[in-house]
Amino acid sequence: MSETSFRCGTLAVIGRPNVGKSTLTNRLVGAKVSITSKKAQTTRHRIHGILTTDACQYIFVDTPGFQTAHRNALNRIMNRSVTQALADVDVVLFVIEAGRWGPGEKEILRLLPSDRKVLLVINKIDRLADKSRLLPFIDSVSREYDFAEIIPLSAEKGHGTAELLATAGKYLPESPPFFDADDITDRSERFLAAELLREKLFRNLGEELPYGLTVEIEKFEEEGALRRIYAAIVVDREGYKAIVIGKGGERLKRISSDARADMERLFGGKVWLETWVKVKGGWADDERALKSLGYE
Ligand SMILES: Nc1nc2c(ncn2[C@@H]2O[C@H](COP(=O)(O)OP(=O)(O)OP(=O)(O)O)[C@@H](O)[C@H]2O)c(=O)[nH]1
Repeated sequence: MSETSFRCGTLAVIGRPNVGKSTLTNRLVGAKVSITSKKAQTTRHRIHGILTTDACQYIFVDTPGFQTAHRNALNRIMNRSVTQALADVDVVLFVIEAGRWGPGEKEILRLLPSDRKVLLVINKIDRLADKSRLLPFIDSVSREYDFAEIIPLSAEKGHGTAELLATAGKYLPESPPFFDADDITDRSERFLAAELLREKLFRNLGEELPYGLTVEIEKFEEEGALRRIYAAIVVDREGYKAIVIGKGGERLKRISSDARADMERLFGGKVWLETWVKVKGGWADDERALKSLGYE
């Protein structure tokens, strides 16, 4: 085959919670497909963000944050899905923060399949007060594992991300594209609507709702360019219901209207969004309930 053959393949984005995996995926794909938040642990699903250039189609798998601190059913499922995601991708992008290499990173090294190319992405280089520390840091992490490449960048500022794409593309197999060039994600709008609403909830509720909250889209109807979305916000304690709703319903109203604005931008049309709060006890500890909510 000639050097100009098209390449297409999958890339898993892994790393400790909060290192910037979602920010990076969004930056690379150029659209908001994966939610971000200052709170750790907001990504619970595998999400494929897809980028198609003249030479390559990159299919990104944004895995959940690797969790070691809380060992409930939800985290067992999340760690399992990290391992599953790694088993069937072409390239692993292991994201760390500039200047930080700790036990969490070492633990992730143990998950890495030995037959996969692993590119180490050093994110948040904009945060390094002393830039001269970068080279010694690269040198020290390069001794931790046989990384195919080490790429320093800032996902938030967009510095170095073009270089990452060019480098990662070289490791994808020669193949025609799997998806239409216009696809930004293979997730349904229904799923994306739930993600956008969940992001607003996380942002507005702060520390009050650690894991006991999720979103179920009960109905998703399309009438021409209008989408009617009926979303239940599921909490695991009665007490949380009032917190989500807020005084006089103000908080839920603000959350819903922010989520609706994002949905309209992403879907490119009017959205009518109805939200309400439902109590389902102990769901984070019940694998069966999790499966019924779409986590596998
Ligand atoms: N300064 C700086 N902040 C960044 C950069 N990339 C991400 N962040 C911030 O880091 C925080 C976490 O980013 P996320 O993208 O949500 O991290 P994540 O790894 O997907 O987190 P989980 O979903 O919890 O696994 C957010 O506040 C981002 O704005 C960067 O390049 N520079």
